[in-house]
Amino acid sequence: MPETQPPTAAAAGPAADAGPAAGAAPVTGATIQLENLSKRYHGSALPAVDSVNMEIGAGELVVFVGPSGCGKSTLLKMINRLIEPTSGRIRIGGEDVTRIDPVKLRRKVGYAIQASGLFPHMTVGDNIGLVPKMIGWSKTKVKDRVEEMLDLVGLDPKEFHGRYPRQLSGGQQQRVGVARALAADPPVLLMDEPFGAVDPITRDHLQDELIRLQRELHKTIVFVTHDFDEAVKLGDRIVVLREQSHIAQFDTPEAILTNPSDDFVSGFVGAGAALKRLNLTRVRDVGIADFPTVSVDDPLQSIFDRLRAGTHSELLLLDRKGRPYKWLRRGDLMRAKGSLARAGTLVGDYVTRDATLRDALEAVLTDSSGRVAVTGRRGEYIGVVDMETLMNSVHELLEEDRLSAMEAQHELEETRAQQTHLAQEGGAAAGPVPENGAGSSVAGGGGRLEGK
Ligand SMILES: Nc1ncnc2c1ncn2[C@@H]1O[C@H](COP(=O)(O)OP(=O)(O)OP(=O)(O)O)[C@@H](O)[C@H]1O
Repeated sequence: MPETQPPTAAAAGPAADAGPAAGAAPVTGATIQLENLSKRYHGSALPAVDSVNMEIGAGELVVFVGPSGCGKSTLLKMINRLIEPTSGRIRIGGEDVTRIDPVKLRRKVGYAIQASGLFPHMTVGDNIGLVPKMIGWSKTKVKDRVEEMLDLVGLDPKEFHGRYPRQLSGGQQQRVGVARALAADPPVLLMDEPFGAVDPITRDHLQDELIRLQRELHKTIVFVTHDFDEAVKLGDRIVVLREQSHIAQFDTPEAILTNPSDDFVSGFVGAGAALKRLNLTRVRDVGIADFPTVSVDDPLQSIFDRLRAGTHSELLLLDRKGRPYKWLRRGDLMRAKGSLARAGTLVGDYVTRDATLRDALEAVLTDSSGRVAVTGRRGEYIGVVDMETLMNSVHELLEEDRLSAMEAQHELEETRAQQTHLAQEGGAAAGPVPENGAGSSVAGGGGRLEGK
């Protein structure tokens, strides 16, 4: 049985679909299929998870969200059989793993949890190398892998290899937790609120790191969170769960934001869908404008002449490495008295092309200039994004969402009409059409049609 498989049309979620990551790296994940999966805890009247059917495509990042106690963790832990199902079936990469040796199963499935779950008495290196060592890799191979993994999660192997978990910050511990989960190169990674215990800024960085990692690795990732914003930011698709893990909606973040299947999902999405939409778009996707720049090496007189020439009332001063340094206005230079040291306003904030529009908007709102500088990998100036561009982009995005929701609605109505017609003619093949996206049976991909 192959551990990995290429993306298929049926399995392909948005990660394996078109988009910036397409073609960038091979999909190394495997499909996950849950069939009538249930869990009733001993002594409980009702099952915690009630007959879930779900298919997650190879290379997809799917997020489970839902209210406390709805069974998210139970459902997740049944995938690697940390919790044994009461009934139903789990397939990974097509293989029925419901009854195989759970230890063997866990080699296919990495697992990262809140507060990292590292063994405190073991060094970072030993923690990461644990599973590869257990499955019989040679010492050299384990050592190389540990270094590779530390590098992958942005920690210097020389510095961190020999440290103990207590000598790391919360964010660094989480990174090591992810490195450990990926060490044996499993096709599937389960993440149970992995960033729940860190502060919001570190959390934001860890989320960005996960997006970058997934762009490189294309694993199949199932991620549990309480936080809908986190789900929107990370998920190729989101599963909104209600009590007993009944699936309220399984769809792309865009579709859930713009076309929630019912009041339960709308309540979960909450207010501010337009703002949440900003989390889904990156600065690279909007128009990055040119801005007139000058360098600290330019003679003061030439800078002055450019400002006086009048086409621009403002210039961006770059430092010797080409990084944004100061915004210069005409009046600033008048008061500069022969030195740039006293002139202009320091550039307070900047964003990269991978930043979300929400980050860009925040930066624009906090900068009195009404724009934000966009920088490259080494902090070098690329361009600027201003308030007007952001507002226009958001309007366009919302309009596109509205149109695709209308299209989906139209298709749904046509399918219904066709089926009614077939049923009236006694067409035996006509099956029922769902009323909305609710119900616990959802296969890969087709969620859009199930919107309201
Ligand atoms: N070991 C157990 N024995 C009995 N009942 C349990 C056990 N573990 C969980 N439950 C119950 O099963 C239900 C689902 O729990 P689970 O932890 O999966 O939910 P959750 O959605 O992950 O919750 P949270 O978001 O609060 O972590 C809850 O009602 C919980 O009380």
